Amino acid sequence: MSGFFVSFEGIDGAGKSTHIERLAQVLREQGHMVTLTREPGGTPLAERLRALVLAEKMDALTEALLVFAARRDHLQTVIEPALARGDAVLCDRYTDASYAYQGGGRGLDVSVLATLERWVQAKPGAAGLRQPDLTLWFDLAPELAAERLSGARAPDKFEAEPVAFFRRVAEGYARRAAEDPGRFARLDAAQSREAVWDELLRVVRGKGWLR
Ligand SMILES: Nc1ncnc2c1ncn2[C@@H]1O[C@H](COP(=O)(O)OP(=O)(O)O)[C@@H](O)[C@H]1O
Ligand SMILES: Cc1cn([C@H]2C[C@H](O)[C@@H](COP(=O)(O)OP(=O)(O)O)O2)c(=O)[nH]c1=O
Repeated sequence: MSGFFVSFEGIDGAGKSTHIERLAQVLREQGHMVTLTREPGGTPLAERLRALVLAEKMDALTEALLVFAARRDHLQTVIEPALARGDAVLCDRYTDASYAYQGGGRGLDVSVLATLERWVQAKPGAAGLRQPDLTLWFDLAPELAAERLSGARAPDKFEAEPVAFFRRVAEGYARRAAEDPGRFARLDAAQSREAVWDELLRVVRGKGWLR
């Protein structure tokens, strides 16, 4: 069974973490080996870079260079080997988040992100870039997301941004989805948890990865 790569995307509070664990469990119950990971992070080095990105004030290009450095280590040491083994790789955020947060949120020139994407995601020993086979986009209005996070723990650097920032982030996701409709599946994240889950299952079953 060849591996497949699913990324979970959406603004903070959209519901990614709520569903990624549950999908991992269902896939394992149906006999898949699952690698569940996240970005920035997923390796000791990438997690150290994550801590810097989430805590330190820095300019957009610095942020982009750090998240892509984390991604390179993550791809080389976790994602590519897992796919080669035939695992189902579930990743909480990937490169679309760079376009949404550094591109949309921070206003970084998208051509810089495209260059980093080409350098970092070149497949080892094969043509083309490593992209998810499916991106589940939890689409939620920033105002609703802010409500969900209002009682949460102390916000990290991004969660402390104003709603206007998350509007730009959401627009960044919408642009990426419009550019690659074959890879994106938009989930209406404003629904109840169960309704979002049902929509997610329909998409994953539609790919033939779940009974
Ligand atoms: N469909 C939903 N309706 C209402 N609240 C939700 C829903 N999905 C998740 N939540 C809650 O919203 C908060 C953010 O969810 P989470 O899965 O952590 O989002 P993310 O990982 O996208 O930041 C959590 O408190 C979670 O319990
Ligand atoms: C992967 C990635 C994440 N981010 C940001 C988005 C998030 O606010 C933050 C990661 O935090 P997040 O995924 O929300 O983790 P948690 O649920 O523990 O808060 O990093 C970027 O700015 N660029 C990226 O390329």
